[in-house]
Parts: sequence; structure tokens; C-alpha cells
Amino acid sequence: MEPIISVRNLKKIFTIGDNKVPALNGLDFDIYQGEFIAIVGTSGSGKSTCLNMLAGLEKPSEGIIHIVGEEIEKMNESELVTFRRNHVGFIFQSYNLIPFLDAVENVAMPLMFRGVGKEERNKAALHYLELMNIAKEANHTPNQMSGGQQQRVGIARALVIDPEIIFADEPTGNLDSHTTEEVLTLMRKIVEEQKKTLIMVTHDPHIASWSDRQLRIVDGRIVETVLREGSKIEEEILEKNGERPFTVVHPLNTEKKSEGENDEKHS
Ligand SMILES: Nc1ncnc2c1ncn2[C@@H]1O[C@H](COP(=O)(O)OP(=O)(O)OP(=O)(O)O)[C@@H](O)[C@H]1O
Repeated sequence: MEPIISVRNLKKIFTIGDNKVPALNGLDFDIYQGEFIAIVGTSGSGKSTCLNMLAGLEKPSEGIIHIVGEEIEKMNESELVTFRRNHVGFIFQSYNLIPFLDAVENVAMPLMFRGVGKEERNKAALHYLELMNIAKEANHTPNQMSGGQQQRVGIARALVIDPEIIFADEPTGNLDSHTTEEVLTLMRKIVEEQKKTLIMVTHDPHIASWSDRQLRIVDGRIVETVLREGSKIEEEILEKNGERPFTVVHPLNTEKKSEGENDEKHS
């Protein structure tokens, strides 16, 4: 099996005036099609910076990002827009639905950008609303729906272009615990049934535990990976490749060790 995403020595340093803020200090990992990955860490650890760079929304300071066979850090802005339109779906914490459009029109929007005609795009939108168990609300605008319903519309919108990869930044951050479980169940369902690759950022260890594999970040480094017990995709990768997905882990117990001495390769 070949990875769908490969990241090597990914670094990001923000410059504010004379100050340099290192947000990512060298990430090395592979992700495979059909994996549900959680990037987990406390506030300021570098999760969103990592997601933004994988999605081509920010340029790395150093390093390589291969996604579906393309080196995205070398693309210019218009190539990145086309790349995202064709390969990537986004799920946002605050849903980002357009308030004056109903659910069908919101979901159909990415297809409109692709030039798909109204009848065809509305049909596709309804299909994904059905998949998310929210077809009854197809003609409701966002203010006529609960948070959980809006997020299901948000997921349908991410799916409508049939992307290989879906990025989700704190997708359940605004939901109560019951609705969070419902939305996570649906997210697992789309990963398993449609073989999508889902990369979710969260600060919450319980939400992260829904994923197949957690990458825990502290101070811009991966300090731990956690596999979900019994994960089908992780067993499939192990069986086909003879090893676990490549990740370089920098464990936290660094006292008395020089730089790099305690780095472990987990594969
Ligand atoms: N545009 C920016 N300019 C300067 N510094 C930034 C910028 N974006 C992020 N940072 C800094 O980079 C570090 C990592 O931030 P990031 O937003 O990736 O963390 P996070 O883990 O996603 O946090 P949160 O959960 O609070 O969103 C922090 O120290 C942050 O202050």
C-alpha cells in the first residue's frame, strides 16, 4: 500500500516583528487511504498549523508534503485552489453554512464552482443529505436547524465532490456530548463505507479516541502515536506492508538526552 499523504521534516516558523515563533518543529509521518486520523494536542501545540499546511492553506518554512502524488508545497495559489477543489473536503467547527441558502443549496455549492448544472448538483446534494440522515431538512436554512443538523449538512457538503481526503478542525467543538457522538458515528461511517481519508484536529482525548490512529503533538512535535484497538484499516496496512504507518515520534521524557538521541521511528 502506498500512502495518500507523506510528510517529511515539516517545519513552520511564524515571524512576528523580530520574534520567531516555531509552530512546527519537524513532523514526519505517512497517512493511508481509509484512515481516520486525529491530530490531538493542547491549545498552541501546532495542530491547526499542521492541518492548514496539509490543506495547502499555509506554506511550510521547510519540508515536503506529498498528497495524492503531488508535492503541494511547490504549487502556486491557483494550482492549490484547483487541487483543493478536486481532492479535498472541509468540515468546520462553526459549520460555515451560507445563512440565506437552504441545506440542499449549501451542499450543492462546491459543485456549482465546478460548473455542474442545477438539477444534477441538487440531486447529488440530496443524496448526501440522505446519507447524513438529514434529507427531511433539505429545504431548511441554517437558522431553522440545530447545531448537530447544521454539522451534518456541513459533512454532506464536504462529501459532495467525492474527495479522497476530508479535513476537519474541531468538528464537534460547538456540539453537546450526545450530538457529538452522533456526528462522530457518521464520520466513522463515511470513512469505513466510502474509504475516505479523514484528518481531524481536536484538543479532546475522548474525541480523538474515535480515530484509527492518533498523532499527539506537543510543542510542534509528534510525541506519541496511539492505534485504536481492532481498527480494520490499521490491520490491513500492517498485513499489506508488513509494518505500521511510518511516523517519527519524539517522546517527551527528554531529560539528560541530547537532541535527536531519543527519537524513535515507529513503523
Ligand atoms: N498566523 C500566526 N502568526 C503567528 N503565530 C502563529 C500563527 N498561527 C499560529 N501561531 C502560533 O503557532 C503556535 C501553534 O498554533 P496552532 O494554532 O497551530 O495551535 P493549535 O494546537 O491549533 O491551538 P488551538 O487548539 O488553540 O487552535 C502557537 O504558538 C501560535 O501562537
